[in-house]
Amino acid sequence: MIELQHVSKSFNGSLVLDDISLSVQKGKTIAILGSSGSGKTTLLNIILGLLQPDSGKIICEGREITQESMKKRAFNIVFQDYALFPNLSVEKNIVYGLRNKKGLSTAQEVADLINLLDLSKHLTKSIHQLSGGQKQRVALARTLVMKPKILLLDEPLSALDGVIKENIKNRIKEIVQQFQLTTFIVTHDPEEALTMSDKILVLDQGHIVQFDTPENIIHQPSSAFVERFILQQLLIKKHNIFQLFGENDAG
Ligand SMILES: Nc1ncnc2c1ncn2[C@@H]1O[C@H](COP(=O)(O)OP(=O)(O)OP(=O)(O)O)[C@@H](O)[C@H]1O
Repeated sequence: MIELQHVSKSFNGSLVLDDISLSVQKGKTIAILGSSGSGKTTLLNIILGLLQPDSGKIICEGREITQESMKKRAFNIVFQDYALFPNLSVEKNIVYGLRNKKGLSTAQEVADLINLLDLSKHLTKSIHQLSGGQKQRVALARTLVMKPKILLLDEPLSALDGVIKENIKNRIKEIVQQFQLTTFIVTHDPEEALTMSDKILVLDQGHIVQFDTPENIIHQPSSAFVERFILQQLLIKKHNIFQLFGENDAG
């Protein structure tokens, strides 16, 4: 279990995260949802250990880790731009983190991951020869070979659309389940949050406005903000699709 207790963070005197407290059970997926500038990436970076909170504590499996370095925490992040090494092949990118940690994942485990993410036929390619979705899968494979205790994903699907997006969504869900990974996914897309997570943390200007299951967020939004931010975006999407087919979406 990972727990945040009263975590706050300011930049240049302005409060970006205000008294964030939450706890997450092992193996659960949490979507961090909010509009641009609401503090999502800052929260992710604090969990990762890339940023220190000004106040508050982070507890992981009963131990306080607030001051612990990013390396010691051994959580792992897939950045929005994937941060792959352009001069290395797909295969070398995937095993890069293992060079100083031999035995962390066996050759068989690496091969299984490559299969699971359907990357076998791309192993010798260089990064610039890949599509967005393929890069995303390489970034995921590279992260997962390190067997992170916690998986952090920053807008993992933002560069993808249509069928590829659904495909990657399903793969992420499959892997998270198979490895029982505690996962935080940053997104500003309500649909992504609702379909990928066990619980959604809705942030507005650094405050938690609701931390609840997708079902409760839909049926019992805690405030007008949640209703506006989530339900209206979904209704607009639905309306646009119905209009496209010349149908009435009333009811
Ligand atoms: N290193 C920094 N120095 C100063 N201000 C920062 C820094 N990082 C973030 N901020 C500010 O903190 C606020 C929250 O930023 P953050 O990146 O966490 O938001 P976000 O919800 O992830 O936004 P987006 O969806 O646009 O990525 C913003 O107002 C941003 O300008």
